[in-house]
Amino acid sequence: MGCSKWRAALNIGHLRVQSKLSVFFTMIILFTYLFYCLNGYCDSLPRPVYDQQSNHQNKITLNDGASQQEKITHNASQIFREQMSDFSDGSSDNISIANTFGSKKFPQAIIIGVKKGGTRALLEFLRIHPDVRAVGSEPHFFDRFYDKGLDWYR
Ligand SMILES: Nc1ncnc2c1ncn2[C@@H]1O[C@H](COP(=O)(O)OS(=O)(=O)O)[C@@H](OP(=O)(O)O)[C@H]1O
Repeated sequence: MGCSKWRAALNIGHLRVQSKLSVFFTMIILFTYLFYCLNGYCDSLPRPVYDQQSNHQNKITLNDGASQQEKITHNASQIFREQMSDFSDGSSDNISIANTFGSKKFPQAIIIGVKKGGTRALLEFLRIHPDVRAVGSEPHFFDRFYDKGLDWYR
């Protein structure tokens, strides 16, 4: 009887020491992380790419179902025809519009997919690359906002 009481007391003491140790180590990790962040070592956010000479990559995801496919294909080919003609006559700089924080260009790549087709995952993987600049939310130009025109799209 006495022996089991001692054993229980030892177990409880052991658990208390363990929980104190885990709190201690968690605090050490947190303080180390804060220290490094305050010193600027945690600069893991993707750097903004506003360099007009670099290859910006934009993205549109079209995923409102197969019924929109014809319209989407038609509109996408129209955009690309326009863009390719801009490139072919050597005046691709003309498609840039200066504004207060950089230049706006047509996308060089478009992700098209049905709903739940995994387009978001593909975008996020592409976005990891430092030379890829992608829009934050899906613009839905071809299926929802086509009437707003190319200036809006750009
Ligand atoms: N590689 C791979 N393999 C299998 N499944 C995958 C993959 N990548 C994304 N997914 C699944 O795709 C679903 C999200 O697709 P979308 O990004 O197109 O969604 S959305 O329509 O834009 O909301 C979403 O499914 P649910 O989790 O059922 O919503 C993801 O889990």
